Formats: sequence, C-alpha cells, structure tokens
Amino acid sequence: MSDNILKLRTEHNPVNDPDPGTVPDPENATAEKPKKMVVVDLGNGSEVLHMPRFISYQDSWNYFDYLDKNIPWTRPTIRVFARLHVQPRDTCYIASEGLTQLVYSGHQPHAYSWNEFPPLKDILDLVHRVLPGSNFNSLLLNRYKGGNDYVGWHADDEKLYGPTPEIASVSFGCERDFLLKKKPSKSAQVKSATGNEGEPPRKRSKKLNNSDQHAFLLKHGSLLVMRGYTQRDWLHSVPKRVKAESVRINLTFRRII
Ligand SMILES: O=C(O)CCC(=O)C(=O)O
Ligand SMILES: [Fe+2]
Repeated sequence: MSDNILKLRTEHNPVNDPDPGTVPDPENATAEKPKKMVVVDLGNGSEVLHMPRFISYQDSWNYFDYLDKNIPWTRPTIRVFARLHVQPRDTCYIASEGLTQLVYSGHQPHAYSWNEFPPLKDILDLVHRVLPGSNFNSLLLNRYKGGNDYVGWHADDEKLYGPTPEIASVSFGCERDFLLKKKPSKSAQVKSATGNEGEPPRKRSKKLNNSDQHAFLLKHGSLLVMRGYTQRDWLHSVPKRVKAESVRINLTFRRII
C-alpha cells in the first residue's frame, strides 16, 4: 500500500462525519474542532474515557482496510479454566523490542515489530496526542468477523502492565457493545462461596447495582480508555450479538513496565 493512501487527517470531515452537537465557528471555519470526550468515574480510582469520534469516518475506513488485509491474523488455542479453546476472534500482537513477553491464557503470542506496520505507528501517535503523558509500547489487535465472535468477561490485569494500567482501545468497522461490570468484592466472594446468606451463590452473584455495570457502544473510529484501578476492580467484555453481521477491528494499546 502506498504511503499516500494512508496520509490520514485527524480533523473533522463535515461531509462524511456530520456532528450536529458542535456549532461551527464562523470566524475561523478551518479551526480544528475540539472532539467530545466523555469521562466516566467508576469510583475508587477507576475511570473510563470515551471519545466516539476520535478518528474521522474516512480515515477509519482506510485504516480498517489496511489492517484487514495486512495484519497476519491468527486464531490461537488458549486455555480457559484448564480447558483448551480456539479463541473466538482473530488476534495479532505488536511490541517494542526488549520487553517482557506477554503470556495470557497459557498462550504466548509472537511479538511483531511496529516497523512492519507503519499505519499502526500513526494511530499510536494520534492516541499519544489525546492522552498526554501516555507512552504505550505494545498492542493487542482483535478482529471480530461477525456477531458470533466475542471476548468474554476478563480483566487485563497481567503483572507486566503494573497495578494501574492505562489501556487505550480504538475501534473500526462494525459497532459492538462494550460492557463493564464490577468484580464481586472479596468479602462478597467469600459469602457467595459459602452460601451463608441463604441464597444460591450463582443467583446472588448476578445482582449488580446500576452503578456496578456500564455499557458503551464502540463505533467506527472511536476511542475508549480504561485507567486507574479499572483492571483490578472491574471486568469487561464484548458479547456475542446476533445482529452484528460485519467485521470489527479493535486495537488495544498497553504499556509494559
Ligand atoms: O474488542 C474490544 O473492544 C476489547 C478487547 C479486549 O478487551 C482485549 O483485547 O483485551
Ligand atoms: Fe481486555
């Protein structure tokens, strides 16, 4: 692919990407519009940022096409609760040199270099610009080929990311729901295991307050950031959706410390 195709702009495109919520500035029609960022305080030092229009519509499709065709996607076999499963989505892993190797669910993905996929470095730059102080050095890519592909409830709480990892997630293509739910507290887990409050543990563990669950629709070109203690205290998932027929590509930037 030629570099020109991927000379991507970050500014707003009024034709492809109308944004009725932002009033144009008649004094300076070319001024870059501030992008909307929603901050959700999850409590106890956990936080989510959501920027639905992070990358413009057309640039996002250019990235989607590049990644769909050029990333060496695989569907590895992973271990979940001592059982082997084919991971229910395609993945690939990129990391800077000299870092601790990532191992998750008994699987050690091959680490490709950023230099092999220059557009990923451009997206990384865009992410660094909206998140001052961030310095990501690895990236897990996911490709969901349709509504049957998913990621189950988990936290990205591997030791190599440290106690308060910041994870920046960029989505292209089919929009999918991204769910967060609070992990049961340690004391609730003990009670639930012993069943000492008269209810079956399964039933009780499903009771969540509204503030203990959140849903975000991750649109084409959006950015979602989890930070603080989100990985310690919360689980997240992208569930199956029968109606999601087309492909979604997701990039999760992380920092290995
Ligand atoms: O696809 C997504 O939005 C989330 C992916 C994810 O949670 C992960 O790769 O750890
Ligand atoms: Fe995750």
